[in-house]
Parts: sequence; C-alpha cells; structure tokens
Amino acid sequence: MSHNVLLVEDDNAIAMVIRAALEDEGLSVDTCDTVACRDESLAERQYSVMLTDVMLLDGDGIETLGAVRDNYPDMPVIILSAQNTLDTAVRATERGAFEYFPKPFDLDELVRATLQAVQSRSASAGEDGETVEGLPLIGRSQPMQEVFRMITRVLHNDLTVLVLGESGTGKELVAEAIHQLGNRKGGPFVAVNTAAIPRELIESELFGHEKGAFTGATTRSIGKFEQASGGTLFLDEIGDMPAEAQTRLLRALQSGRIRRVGGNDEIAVDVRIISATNRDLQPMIARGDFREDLYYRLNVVPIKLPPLRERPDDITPLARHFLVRAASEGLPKRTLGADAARLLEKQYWRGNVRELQNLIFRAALLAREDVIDADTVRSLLDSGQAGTDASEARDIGEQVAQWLAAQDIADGELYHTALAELERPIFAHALSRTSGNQLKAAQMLGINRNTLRKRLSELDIDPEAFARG
Ligand SMILES: Nc1ncnc2c1ncn2[C@@H]1O[C@H](COP(=O)(O)OP(=O)(O)OP(=O)(O)O)[C@@H](O)[C@H]1O
Repeated sequence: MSHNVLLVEDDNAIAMVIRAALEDEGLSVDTCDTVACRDESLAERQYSVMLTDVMLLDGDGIETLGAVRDNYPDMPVIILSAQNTLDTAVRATERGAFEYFPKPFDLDELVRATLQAVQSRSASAGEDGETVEGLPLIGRSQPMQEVFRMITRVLHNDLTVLVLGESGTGKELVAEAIHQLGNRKGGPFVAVNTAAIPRELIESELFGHEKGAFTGATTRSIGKFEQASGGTLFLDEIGDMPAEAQTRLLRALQSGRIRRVGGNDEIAVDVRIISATNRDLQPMIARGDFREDLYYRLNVVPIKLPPLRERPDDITPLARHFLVRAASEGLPKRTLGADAARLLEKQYWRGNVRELQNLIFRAALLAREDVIDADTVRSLLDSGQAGTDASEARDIGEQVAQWLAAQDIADGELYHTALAELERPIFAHALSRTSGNQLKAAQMLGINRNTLRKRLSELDIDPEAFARG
C-alpha cells in the first residue's frame, strides 16, 4: 500500500530534494508552502506522516501544530528547522513532534526517519507544553544539534543519562537543561562532584549517615540522594567513584532504595540520575576499576558532547554569548571583531568551552577598545592566561615524566614497565573504538595482528571486555 506524505516547506529547492528522495522510496508526496495549504491538504486527504518547516510564509509551523495534533493524533510529524536552538527543538517535541531535524540535515537520515514514522503511525498525541526560553545552551553546529535532539528525547521520561565529553564541554549544563526542561523541573537539581569529595566521605555525602556512624558523625545527616528526592541527582566525574561507593550506588539504582551509612532502614528515593565523566570508562572497566554492571545501569542513554575544536561553528556564537554575560556581570560592554572571531575559531581549545569563556571574560576586562580585536585575543592566548586548568594543559611527555618520578621501578625493568604503561591506554583506545575487533584494532594501530594478540596477552588485556559499543 502506498503511503502519502505531506511536505510543508517554503524553500522550493529543499522541497524538491526531499520530495525526490521520498518518492524514490515509493512514498507519494504532496507539497505545501503555507499553513493554510497544509490545513486544506490535511482536511482533504489522509497522510501517514507530515514533514514541516517552522517558519512558513503565513505562520509558524510549530505554534500551529497543537491543532494538527488534536485533529490528527495518529499522524507522526517531523519538524525541519533552520532556527537551531534548543528552544526550537524542545518546542517541537512538546507540541508532539515525532522527530526534529535541524537544517542542514542529512537527507538519508531524514528519509530513514520518515520511513520509520510511516511504520510507527501510532505516535502518541502530544499536549501543548509551555515554551521555555532563555536557555543558555549555545550550539548551532551540527554535532550540538544532535545533542539537542538527544536532550529532547529524554525530557519526558526518567531514563538514566550518561553525559560524556572532555572537561569543559558543558556536561553539567546539559544535565541542568534536562532537569529544567523535563518532567522534574519542579523538584531540586542536586549536583555532586565525585572527584572533589575525599574518598572516605563519598558514601556519607551521597547516602547520608546516622548519628555515631563513624568518628565525627555527631548528628544525623541527609545525603544527596534524599536531598534530590522528586528531582534530579547529577553525579559528576563518575569515573572517580571508589569501589565501595560504586557498589552502594548500584544497589540504590537497582532497588530505588538507599540506606544511610550506619543506618538499618531502607529509604525509598525518587530521583532521576544523570551522571557524567570525562574519562573513557571502557579501559577502566577492563582494568577492574569501574564496575561493568554499574556502567550499564548509568549508560542507558549516552549523550556525547563533542570537544569545542570539533565544532568551530559554535565558537563565535559562544564568544558573543559570554560577552553579553560578562556585561551583565558588570564588566565593560564589548563586541567581538571579525578578525578576533577568526582567530578564536582556529584554536585547539584543550579546555573547551570553559577555556573560551575564561578568555572572553579576560578580554572583556582587558581590551582597550569596545571592539575586541585579534591582537587582544593573541596576547591572551600567548600569555597562556586563558584559564585552562594546569593539569589539563600539561602535555603527555610531562605527565609521563611525573608518573615516572612517582614510581619505584626495579633496575633493569624501567623501559619495559614504562612502555607497558603507555601501551595499555593505546590498545584500550583502539579496542574500544573497534568494539574489541582485533583485526580492525590492529589496522587502526598500524601493527601486525599477531603482534597485537601477543602484546594483549602479555599485558593481560582481554579484548572481549571491549565487545559491544
Ligand atoms: N553550549 C554552551 N553554551 C553556553 N555555555 C556553555 C556551553 N557549554 C559550556 N558552557 C559553559 O562553560 C563552562 C563549563 O561547562 P560545564 O561546567 O557544564 O562543563 P563540564 O563538561 O561539566 O566540565 P567538567 O568536566 O570540568 O566538570 C560553564 O560555565 C558553562 O556554563
């Protein structure tokens, strides 16, 4: 049976391309360029799916979507948008859109989503949600648009989310956005940075303790789990969690109940867990430093934040955003010169958005004129004052030297021991990228497969531990 698709798009060129691609898949496509035409077509014919642009000649395709949903609750709607803000993505899904595609989009992916929508015609009827504005999550680039799409998918459920990405890429901000825009916005958002708490105090910090549970526990204390009840608990730097705390956390996630340190009662807790890490957990699992079962519990929906250098399109909008913030915090009002913007876009940004933010605040403070020029940016970059954390800025050679200085390796073994230490993360990286496929890992590494197999066995690395994405 042939399915009808309604394509509402006022850019003729885009409409033609999409139409041709969908017709190639055997779908029958009607096109419209206005809200009025859309409504007429919907009244005349039954459609399996509608694809619609947001800004149409006579109105907003999202704002008017509520009525469409009421009249045709079973018809999936796919939104195509050139206004690539998180706000648009959220508005779209709150109005019940089946999928959201920021422009420019990947045509194959759009076709795939359309076919999928045709098959699952039972998309649930959406309700009119409120519009959330002013979210400070900037991300015009394609990779960030993908992040926005993932965010919209977890707003109206309590799925456990694991936010991955280098330091300073905005992991905490994403967690906050999910909380603020989602079902739990009325509840508390409680953030815990596992790396910042002394190891021996982590369990009591998370789960609380009873009076007298340990020396110094002079009163009962309520932990972060209980504080976050009804809301979201954000566990940052999850890779730094000690083994005992991992076990306790796993138990809490499995049972929905916690026990305070030194306490006997099981207390039911209603929290959504969002965790984050800038470390690659796979090799930690392989080494036995992170529980695999906990990893699967936390990693129900992974959201990967790309490093800033992989999304240069975001750099200028971010810089402008930080200038506005700097001004609102009492720093002089500045604008960004085009030459300065170009220079910023070419940097490596090891410290990611945080490093850019620090540089912009300093530039706002130090610039001699209202417009920040390339010279000002260059001098801040040269002086290394952008604010990258010193531990992040250290290069790998320095890290190795520091590591060696702290070791006590027997004479005659230094070279092989140190080399093995370096090989471990290299092999783990290749194996985790190739899901444990030794042939592909060997190709990636550029070494012989037998050499790889031999070294893995010598280093006691189990490639099976990397099987699965
Ligand atoms: N997309 C973004 N739009 C606006 N501000 C951002 C964005 N991403 C990050 N920031 C800002 O950059 C800073 C660092 O972000 P955040 O603390 O969320 O990073 P993180 O990945 O959690 O870092 P870490 O791993 O070091 O904890 C914050 O001040 C945040 O507000």
